[in-house]
Amino acid sequence: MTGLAVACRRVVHIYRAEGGDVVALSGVDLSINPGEMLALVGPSGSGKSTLVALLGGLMRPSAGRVSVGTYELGKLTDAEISRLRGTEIGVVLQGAARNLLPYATLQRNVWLAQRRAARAAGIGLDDPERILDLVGLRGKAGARIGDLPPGARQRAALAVGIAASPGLLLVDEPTSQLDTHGRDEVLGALETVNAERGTTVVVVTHDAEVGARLGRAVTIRDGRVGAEGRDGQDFAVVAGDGTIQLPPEVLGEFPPGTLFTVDHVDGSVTLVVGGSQADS
Ligand SMILES: Nc1ncnc2c1ncn2[C@@H]1O[C@H](COP(=O)(O)OP(=O)(O)OP(=O)(O)O)[C@@H](O)[C@H]1O
Repeated sequence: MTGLAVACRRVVHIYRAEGGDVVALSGVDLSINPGEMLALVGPSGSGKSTLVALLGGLMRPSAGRVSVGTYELGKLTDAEISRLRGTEIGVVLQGAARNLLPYATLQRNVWLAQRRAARAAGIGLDDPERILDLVGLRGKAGARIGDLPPGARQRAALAVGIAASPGLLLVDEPTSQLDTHGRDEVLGALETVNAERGTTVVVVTHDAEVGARLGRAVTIRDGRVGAEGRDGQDFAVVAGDGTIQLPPEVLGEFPPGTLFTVDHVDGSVTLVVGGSQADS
């Protein structure tokens, strides 16, 4: 399967908790092209994992629209979402162990994920050896998961995530427990999957370097898209409600109430700081 596009429009997610409601996402607008690689970065509690859970159909948004390929996830039944996950959407949860059977071999882990997908969708599946090859685990089919070192275990979790050749691969914090070498191997595996299959890849990470390496890093801040970095350049982002999210490093230069004039010059639009703050 080739890569799937992703679109979020004004996505809100509220957790109903005992101590009161928690607004985890408060209006996320985000478009991802088929075959793109993207990192979701941002401070702890900003809403990254919640967003990925919505993209994977693990939860439904409280409001707004989430689409993957031609599917609007909010309109699907639980059974349809469950079929989609594990076939067209691969989800790799935070912590490799949560995705794997520790006493089984790597090959059996991949085979089980494939069997689930084949039952759900009746699709033809890749040779497991080919999948292990993609994540740099060629020749390790017979190894027990518990015997693999941490970096290889994380790549084993990726192998399970891509077992059914999904068009969208969602990976939560794949490098957080790894040293630099392990991190490079995991990122290399993701890049190979993306290059060879065209899979759209979304990675949640605390590590800004991971964001830089993937080329596109979307910052989630207070439950919204905060700003975006592409190929080393920072961009401000216009949200669906017309607010502009500035990169954090320049945010301090524009206190709330800062006025901009909007100038139209030679067919382009320029925002010019008005030089004074709004009177309060
Ligand atoms: N099941 C839950 N019930 C109630 N509140 C939750 C639940 N899960 C997350 N939250 C809250 O939602 C907000 C966003 O959490 P989320 O885990 O999506 O953030 P995150 O950016 O992924 O954080 P981290 O990087 O620490 O994993 C936080 O305030 C968190 O405490």
